[in-house]
Amino acid sequence: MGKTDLTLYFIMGSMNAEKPLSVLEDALKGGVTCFQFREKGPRALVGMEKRAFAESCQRLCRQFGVPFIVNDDVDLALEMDADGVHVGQDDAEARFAREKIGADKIVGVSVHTVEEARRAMMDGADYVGMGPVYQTSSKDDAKPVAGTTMITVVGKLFPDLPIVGIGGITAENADAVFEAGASGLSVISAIATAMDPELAARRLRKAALRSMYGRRAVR
Ligand SMILES: Cc1ncc(COP(=O)(O)OP(=O)(O)O)c(N)n1
Ligand SMILES: Cc1nc(C(=O)O)sc1CCOP(=O)(O)O
Ligand SMILES: [Mg+2]
Repeated sequence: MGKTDLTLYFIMGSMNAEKPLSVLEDALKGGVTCFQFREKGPRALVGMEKRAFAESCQRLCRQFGVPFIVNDDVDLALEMDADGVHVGQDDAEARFAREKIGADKIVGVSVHTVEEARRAMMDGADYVGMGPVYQTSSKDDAKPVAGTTMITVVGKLFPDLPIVGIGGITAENADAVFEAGASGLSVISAIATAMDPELAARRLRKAALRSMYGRRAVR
């Protein structure tokens, strides 16, 4: 395994739930293995409020020993001594993020093509996020649905580069993502908008582990 367990990678900002901190705590209890702080969009917190909310999320993650990764903002990740940063193709260059944040931290990069995956690897990415696998309503500027084909292609070409699938993933459709070669799945709404986020996380984790290790190994 790499620097972090990507099996169930939860992403959330304050706009994704009515009581986001309670959702995060429940998600952590339910077994998410990694968390990304993604505070963006029209209703996103800014300034001191954003920072205070980020610190509360980080505190919870620390209590559960789960890595706290900051989306987009390399400086915020540095200031907060976050465990890592996730950058997309329109954000800071991965090479720059790696240089700035240091070798011990986690750098994740969104990729959609073989060339982007190759570049991410050369730039020192610890994992790549690939999507949207299915239709998503959590990202306004999401690309067209990609399915799992490119995950398979990138996984075969770069077997040492962990991939997380993202976009519209649920416990019901997670299997295909692992079958394609992903090491983990990344979700917002499947946990953040669930009636019972802890149960939702538990089910997703179970679905993920069953895909990875087989039905008999995980009951
Ligand atoms: C794990 C993971 N994969 C992909 C993304 C998307 O990143 P990006 O394309 O930069 O889009 P935004 O999330 O910044 O809107 C991600 N955040 N996490
Ligand atoms: C943040 C993000 N990035 C995507 C990509 O395709 O790169 S899809 C997405 C949103 C994922 O949310 P949900 O699990 O609710 O579909
Ligand atoms: Mg981004």
